[in-house]
Amino acid sequence: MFEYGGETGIPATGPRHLRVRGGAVLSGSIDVKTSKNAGVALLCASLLNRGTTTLRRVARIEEVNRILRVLGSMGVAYEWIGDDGDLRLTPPERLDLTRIDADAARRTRSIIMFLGPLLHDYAEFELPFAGGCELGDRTVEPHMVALRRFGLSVESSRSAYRATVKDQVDPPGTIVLTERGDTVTENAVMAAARYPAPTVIRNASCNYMVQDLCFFLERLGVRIDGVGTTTLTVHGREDIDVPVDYAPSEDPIEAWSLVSAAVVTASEITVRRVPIEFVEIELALTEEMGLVYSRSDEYLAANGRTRLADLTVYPSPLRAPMDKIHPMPFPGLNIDNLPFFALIASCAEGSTMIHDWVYENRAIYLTELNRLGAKVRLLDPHRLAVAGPVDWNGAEVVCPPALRPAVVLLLGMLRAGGTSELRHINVIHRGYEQLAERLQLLGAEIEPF
Ligand SMILES: CC(=O)N[C@H]1[C@@H](OP(=O)(O)OP(=O)(O)OC[C@H]2O[C@@H](n3ccc(=O)[nH]c3=O)[C@H](O)[C@@H]2O)O[C@H](CO)[C@@H](O)[C@@H]1O
Ligand SMILES: C=C(OP(=O)(O)O)C(=O)O
Repeated sequence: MFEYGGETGIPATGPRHLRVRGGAVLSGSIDVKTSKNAGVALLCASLLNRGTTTLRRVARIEEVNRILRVLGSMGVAYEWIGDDGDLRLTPPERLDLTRIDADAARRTRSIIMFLGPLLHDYAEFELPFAGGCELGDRTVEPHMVALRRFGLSVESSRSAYRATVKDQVDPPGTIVLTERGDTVTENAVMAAARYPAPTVIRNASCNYMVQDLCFFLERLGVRIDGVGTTTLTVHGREDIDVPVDYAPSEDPIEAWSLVSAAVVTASEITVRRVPIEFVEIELALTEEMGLVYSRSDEYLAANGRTRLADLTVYPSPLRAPMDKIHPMPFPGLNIDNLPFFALIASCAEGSTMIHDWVYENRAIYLTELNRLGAKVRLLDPHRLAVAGPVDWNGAEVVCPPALRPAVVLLLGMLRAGGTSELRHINVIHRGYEQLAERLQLLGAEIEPF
């Protein structure tokens, strides 16, 4: 059995391991929670605002807790209000950047999104190195290239980024991002949000979390043209002091995880509140593979902007697609949804090629499905050949240190005959709120221990 470091410590919330009795058919309905990735972006964006920020129905997950711990250590007062995940953040007059909780900061890559907001008010500061899942090296260079235009320069030591901000800079004008990344786009948008002249950001990500961030900034009085496209024009405001109330949208990755749960267990379930625009390609592709589903009329998320629908998925015989499956920046098959296709392909007749060009070290974790009887062959670090259908069997598996592959294993166990154990599931708590408990409500036989 693999022994992984990093993410496999004692979880701060929830159980450590899961025992799964596979084979149960699921039924009923389940609501999708709001997204991890918009949640963390909005927590970082709250630093732009001198007023109180209230965020509604924030997912109560470890990634959010880690950023909150960091914000708290810098002097931001926060409180959860009620039982629905509403969160109120009140910044201090001045942040204390010398007291940052380095342990919490090093566990999340999202800490990198403090750079954009902080550069406005702090001429020199240090941030602990950004961590997170072990997916292979992930560059921060595009962030540095973009933020340099706002006067930021960063020296990296072994454990921290040392940031210095120039006093006078020429207006950034037009910035062309060197990668169409989500967090780099968010960092550039947040830097531009308090720059008192328009900034044009090209090759911007138009993914769901970027859109949620833009909608939030609009509530703060920052006009942004081109939301949903790859060119954003941000009309910044030098000072933002607005009591704001915002509800981020639902998580397309959790939505697709739940659709995948229905597919792998050959069950009929209704996944409610699916941000439909952001799983459209996943749906079209799986429909080509034979998936039968129906969808409700569309309605709006609480942010008033994102389109939602309820999806009912029916048990369907699947066949492998003709072409390889690969992700793309939005609009494309979502990079974080790709791992679920190893599971879906294992349920389909024939051989499916999956090409994970994005991460240097993620595809390999999906070969762990073989412990459950799957036939996943790693052709090289980025390509998998998945043969199906599979005679699933129970097994004991340690969660890999990567969120989505860990959830893929859990979902495979729901189908596998006999009893399985999934160990050290804290990596799942990083991105999913009470996933095991919510699957239980659909009839899954999962016992936390
Ligand atoms: C908090 C958050 O929002 N995290 C998401 C964000 O991370 P984040 O924005 O941090 O993603 P990265 O910048 O690490 O990009 C992921 C990988 O894709 C590569 N890359 C990305 C864009 C591009 O145009 N070309 C390219 O090669 C990067 O070099 C990197 O190796 O985006 C990732 C890709 O959608 C998602 O998996 C993460 O869930
Ligand atoms: C890779 C992911 O996220 P992060 O950027 O938080 O590591 C993910 O959500 O699958």
